[in-house]
Amino acid sequence: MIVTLTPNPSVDHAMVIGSLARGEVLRASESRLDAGGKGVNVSRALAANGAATLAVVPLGGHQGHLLADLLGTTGVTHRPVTLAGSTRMNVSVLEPDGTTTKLNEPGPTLSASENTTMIQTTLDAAEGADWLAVCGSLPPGATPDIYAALRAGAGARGVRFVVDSSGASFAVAVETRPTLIKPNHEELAELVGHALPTLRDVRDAARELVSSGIEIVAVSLGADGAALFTADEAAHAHASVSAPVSTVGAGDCMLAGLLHGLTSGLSIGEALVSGVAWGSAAVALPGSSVPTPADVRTVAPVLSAELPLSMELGH
Ligand SMILES: Nc1ncnc2c1ncn2[C@@H]1O[C@H](COP(=O)(O)OP(=O)(O)O)[C@@H](O)[C@H]1O
Ligand SMILES: O=P(O)(O)OC[C@H]1O[C@](O)(COP(=O)(O)O)[C@@H](O)[C@@H]1O
Repeated sequence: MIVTLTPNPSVDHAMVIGSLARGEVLRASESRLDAGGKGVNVSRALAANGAATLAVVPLGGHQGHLLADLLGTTGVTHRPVTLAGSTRMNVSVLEPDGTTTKLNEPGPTLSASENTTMIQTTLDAAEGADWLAVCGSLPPGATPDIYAALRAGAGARGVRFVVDSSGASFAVAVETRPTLIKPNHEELAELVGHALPTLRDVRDAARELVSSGIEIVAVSLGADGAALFTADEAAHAHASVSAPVSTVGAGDCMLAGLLHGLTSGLSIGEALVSGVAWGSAAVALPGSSVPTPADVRTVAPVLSAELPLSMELGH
């Protein structure tokens, strides 16, 4: 069982337009709503692939009800934490060449007692789980010290702890030494404080984090695939997608596929291939859609025989 906490979930509103132009009236040719937020997406991808998951989601206001309704259609069981404030809506604008522009709201302000309830609800939900994944940004009022409480609670219950976030709160979360972290290329560069132009630089940065006490560092690299590092193993895999539609949620699907692989007893390399297959399959789908097993089967990930260390990233 993989339990997720999304401290700042969202209703994801995706719109397809011809091309983005500042200051213009832009008419969307398509529009869709999905239950969103990073942990919610991890749970949605797991549920779509028949894996056991439970999502803890703070919810409030009309958009909280809407998010609960959207979640209800996905087969994800969720535990709500009721908020006085309103759940946010994040907008993504998709252009025909696959470019995705995201506009993320800050989210509702959590009170001290809502924070405490969120932590306790999560730890109760995580009882007996294989993994607790805490994913996405923190809303105003949720201070990064929630990671230490969640990390300690997960450890006391023998539950492996995963964090995927960004910015200053990710740096604080990393200090709690999660079992696994899943930065993307840019987030890893921010964590170590310098640019990482090649896979060799990514490896060195990831190994720096592994030597600080994080068991597994998985780095998603967009179209360049993903790489995974432990103290004594390293792997890289990628898959090409001929017509990318939306990258929203791709990183979350990649993390879901990886955790599913690890929970199913796959090797590090095979679990990474599973992550890349789920992530790349998501890119070929609209909005924040998550792939089904049939979608995943359309992707052919390649596990590199040797780490292509001189590979230049982001081209
Ligand atoms: N253009 C693309 N072509 C093929 N696969 C992609 C592409 N963009 C993303 N992916 C897949 O999705 C995963 C997550 O994407 P990435 O952009 O790194 O994550 P995040 O959404 O966290 O920024 C990648 O590891 C890769 O497997
Ligand atoms: O919590 P944040 O960082 O604002 O991100 C939330 C947004 O990211 C998503 O989880 C998608 O994440 P990725 O595109 O990074 O995989 C959306 O569903 C959501 O709107």
